[in-house]
Amino acid sequence: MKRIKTDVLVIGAGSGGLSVAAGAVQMGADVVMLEGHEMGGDCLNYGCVPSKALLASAKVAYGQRHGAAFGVENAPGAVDYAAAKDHVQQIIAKIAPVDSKARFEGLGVNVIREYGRFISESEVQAGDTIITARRIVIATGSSPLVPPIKGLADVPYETNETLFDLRVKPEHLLIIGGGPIGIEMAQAHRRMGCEVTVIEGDRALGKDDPELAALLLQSLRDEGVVIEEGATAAEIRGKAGAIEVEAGDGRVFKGSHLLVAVGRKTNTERLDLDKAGVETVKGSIKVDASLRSSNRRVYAIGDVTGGMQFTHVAAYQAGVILRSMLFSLPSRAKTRHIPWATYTAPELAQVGLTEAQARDTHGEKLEVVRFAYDENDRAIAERKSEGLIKLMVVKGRPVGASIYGHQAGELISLWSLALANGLKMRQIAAMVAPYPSYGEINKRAAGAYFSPRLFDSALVKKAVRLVQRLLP
Ligand SMILES: Cc1cc2nc3c(=O)[nH]c(=O)nc-3n(C[C@H](O)[C@H](O)[C@H](O)COP(=O)(O)OP(=O)(O)OC[C@H]3O[C@@H](n4cnc5c(N)ncnc54)[C@H](O)[C@@H]3O)c2cc1C
Ligand SMILES: NC(=O)c1ccc[n+]([C@@H]2O[C@H](COP(=O)([O-])OP(=O)(O)OC[C@H]3O[C@@H](n4cnc5c(N)ncnc54)[C@H](O)[C@@H]3O)[C@@H](O)[C@H]2O)c1
Repeated sequence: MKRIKTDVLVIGAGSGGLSVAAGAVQMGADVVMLEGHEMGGDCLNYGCVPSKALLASAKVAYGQRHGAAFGVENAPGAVDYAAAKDHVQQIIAKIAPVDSKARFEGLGVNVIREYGRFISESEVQAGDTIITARRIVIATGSSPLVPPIKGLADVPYETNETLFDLRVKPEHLLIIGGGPIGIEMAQAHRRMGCEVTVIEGDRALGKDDPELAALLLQSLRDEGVVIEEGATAAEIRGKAGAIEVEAGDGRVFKGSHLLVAVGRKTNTERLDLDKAGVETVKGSIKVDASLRSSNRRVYAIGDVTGGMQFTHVAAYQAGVILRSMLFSLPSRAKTRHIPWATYTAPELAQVGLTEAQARDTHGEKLEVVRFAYDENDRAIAERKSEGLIKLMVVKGRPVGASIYGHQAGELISLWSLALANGLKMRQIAAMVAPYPSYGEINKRAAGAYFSPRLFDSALVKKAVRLVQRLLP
């Protein structure tokens, strides 16, 4: 058995682990990083990157079929599904070097391609190596949850770990789960020429603002995606090419393929957490505000903590723990400025409180400002004028933003900045956005907060009249 001593041991080379390792080593720490499977984790190999690449293929196919309004002849937009999957793999391969063992070794990280498991409070075994570390970071991510639905184990099904390898186009894709995975993959497959039925037990996109989620769901239904809500999958029957999903209320959905997208389970089972005294809550590693576990040497970040499960959250949390691990400075993770987006067309994005949450928290003090995309000239010019931004404002400061429309995932960043820094609406309104840009939507929405104060105020009108009379 080999023995290594290090300052920082990172378990898992996905979005969170890679960010910690890169930051720690470049600031002078000795770093060992373990990865039992693919460098880059879920995001690169089975998550964000392949899903956005497939959506890009779908967008191109859709664009070909809908050129006429722009004066470009409609084309069949015929899709070679296997070639689209080649495109997905090419995109993964293009990004992979950034997350690779070679790059991290180049930075000075000792990368060991083995699964790690605790053997004591400060030691982890990975293959034939025992690593003793001052600080240990668990960044082992999550895997698709496959619930014990009757019959599921006896039929072929896809998860996000297999879908991007499927090369034969599904004739009719059944998707259990109307969360972001289900909805993004529903639009991608519909636009690539598949029949698609989403079977959602509750409300699809249930974490988003219901008004804006409903607009997106209607738009997907208009494209031909069948979305059945309040339909909990209770039994599954059939064989390859002919699958049936029966909902608890007796509704039966038939298709050729099945995607299970009903949430995640954390990757903790290989870690032997009990040997390290690291506690879990409902399977997720229990952490305090500084992302420390019940063992003070051990931090946990990313999906394995069971909070907001996004790549940018894992990366943000990496920054939070670097401050405390390397400099022993106090550092707390916050969530109120963390945005998310669903990358359908149009997109749906959220940061801070939704309208309902803001009303619960702030009651009568809440003002909701709305601005529609159809007043934005760029959106009109590009026929992308379906969309709406809602701002939740309390005493002149935004507490949340919800956006549905083209580039909502880009526009939301400004509101994350505002929430992160406690900016006032006045400061946002002071920004100038170039004309004609989608960015003007943010500026106009901020302006809409002031319009009634300026244009409907008797006091303002009186003041203007007075000043005008006094002017030479
Ligand atoms: C289909 C899909 C689409 C998504 N799209 C988006 C998106 O558009 N935007 C977004 O922000 N997020 C998206 N996500 C979520 C995002 O992928 C995750 O939030 C992110 O990858 C979490 O990072 P992580 O570091 O916690 O885990 P991961 O990136 O999963 O990395 C964990 C790593 O740890 C390794 N590991 C596990 N156990 C051990 C062990 N014992 N020893 C050593 N190594 C171990 C695993 O092999 C893995 O490589 C998507 C997810 C899916 C499934
Ligand atoms: N664009 C993005 O940022 C993006 C994209 C995809 C995934 N993700 C991340 O991955 C995570 C997992 O995504 P997800 O969509 O799998 O999970 P999710 O938890 O967000 O949604 C799962 C959905 O499945 C439903 N469901 C559960 N059991 C069911 C059953 N038996 N029958 C019918 N419906 C059932 C739930 O009601 C829920 O709406 C997300 O929470 C998100 O953090 C992010």
